[in-house]
Amino acid sequence: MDVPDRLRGGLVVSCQPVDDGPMDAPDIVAAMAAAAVAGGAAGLRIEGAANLAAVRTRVSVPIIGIIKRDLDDSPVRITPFLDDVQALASAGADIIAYDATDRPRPETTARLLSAIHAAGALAMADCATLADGQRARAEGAAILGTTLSGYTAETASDARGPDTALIAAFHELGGFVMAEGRVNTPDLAAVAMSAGADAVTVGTALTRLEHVTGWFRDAIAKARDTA
Ligand SMILES: CC(=O)N[C@H](C=O)[C@@H](O)[C@H](O)[C@H](O)COP(=O)(O)O
Repeated sequence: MDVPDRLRGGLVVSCQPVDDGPMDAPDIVAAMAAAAVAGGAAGLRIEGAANLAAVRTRVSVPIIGIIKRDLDDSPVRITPFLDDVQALASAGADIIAYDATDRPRPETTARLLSAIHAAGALAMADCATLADGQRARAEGAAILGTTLSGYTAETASDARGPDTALIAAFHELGGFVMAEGRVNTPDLAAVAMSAGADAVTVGTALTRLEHVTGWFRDAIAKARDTA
């Protein structure tokens, strides 16, 4: 079975702990990843070459690799450089995701895609809009993700669930559609699948313990204050 088929109809768990938090260490990320696979994850999304290498030794499911950077002169954060592609491929990524938005960037998406393919990996386009997906598909990305919808100046919103309209629009384009972003409950994962996703990625709700703890803390405090 090829890599997209191994993910099709399944859950991808994004194991990205809160930066510099107590869970932010390769052995902990690898343990989270192994636990996710034990729970039925079909694939993983891992940030950073060291984390990815640690995870690769523990699991055999497909891994989507990214490197996040905070750049001074570009809002692009996800896998902005050709060297990032090399590092992720060397660490064992099957799929490399990159920011596919049309924003000022240090490297063109076409060159990133060439580097991903030359390294023997598949490309996942992290998109914010339908236009991003159309461009990425024309350039040869194997997977279109809704990852960045809601997180660019053009799409910023306080929407709570996944962008079902973008999932449906990508489904119409054809190719493999990854619903990603704000899929915070099992019901929302089902909604994303019904909207046309081929697979669903869940991050925060499964692997950012600080955030999920805050959701419960706030709900309890609200109930207490209104009692
Ligand atoms: C916008 C951006 O930088 N998204 C990142 C991409 O890797 C991650 O911070 C998200 O956790 C991931 O996309 C999964 O989404 P959620 O955590 O909502 O399930």
